[in-house]
Amino acid sequence: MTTEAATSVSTGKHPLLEMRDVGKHFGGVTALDHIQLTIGHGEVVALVGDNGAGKSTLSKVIAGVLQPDDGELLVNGTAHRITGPSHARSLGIEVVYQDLALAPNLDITTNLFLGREIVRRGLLGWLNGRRMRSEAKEHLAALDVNVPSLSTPVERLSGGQRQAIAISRATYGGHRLIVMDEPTAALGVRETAKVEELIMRLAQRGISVLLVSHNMAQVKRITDRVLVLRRGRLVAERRTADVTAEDLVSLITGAREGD
Ligand SMILES: Nc1ncnc2c1ncn2[C@@H]1O[C@H](COP(=O)(O)OP(=O)(O)OP(=O)(O)O)[C@@H](O)[C@H]1O
Repeated sequence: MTTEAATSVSTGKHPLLEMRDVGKHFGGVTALDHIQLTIGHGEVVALVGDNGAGKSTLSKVIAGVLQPDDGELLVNGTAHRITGPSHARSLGIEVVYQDLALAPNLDITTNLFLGREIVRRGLLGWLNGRRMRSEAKEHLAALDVNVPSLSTPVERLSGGQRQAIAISRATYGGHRLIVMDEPTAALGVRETAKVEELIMRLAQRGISVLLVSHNMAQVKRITDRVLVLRRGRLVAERRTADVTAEDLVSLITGAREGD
């Protein structure tokens, strides 16, 4: 098995992620059926489908949470059997879940570095607070994320700011693909707009995003391409510019094909 560092420079020759004939079954249920897809570098790709279509299963296979029963997954042109989330992370793939997985009572810096704290050289176990704060500041500034003081506990931030911290955390360390599961589901209109702007900035920096969304207006606003899942099958793939929100709803429900 080949492993590449998350920070490895891609030649851009291959898509960032490719799935070939991926299948996943739960007992008698086929959750994913011969899925073929690619995600390019810096591309924002929407994954849409009705409840139970297979979106979460597909996201979990990419994130290493579930292992596919059939098919192949390639990262930068190399086939990998992703054995778990930390393996996915080492390949540059990170997930932002709806429930954010932040520690509410801890401050912004601590949350950004949770589980990958910078330790002072020579002092085993002593955290380098100053360096973490300066790196946190730099990272948030690079992504244009505005927060009050870095020492603010995350629970005192708005939902949108918290989501921005969760996304910034996911991109820290050179991750190249961020899978986002309904990242704005719990947010108001203005906060949603901010998170959408952040997603577009990630793409401008060459980071790819797979966005699971039920919000077709959002899909239209910020994605480059749309993948439509229906009952575990990838039934359509469109450039976002070529479809209306209504077209997408028809593709999701199968209204156009009469099934
Ligand atoms: N752990 C599991 N055990 C058994 N069946 C499962 C499991 N996870 C998913 N499934 C089934 O696989 C299919 C796809 O489910 P999945 O959760 O991926 O759909 P989804 O598109 O994410 O739906 P939603 O929008 O409701 O979250 C469904 O039929 C579901 O019942």
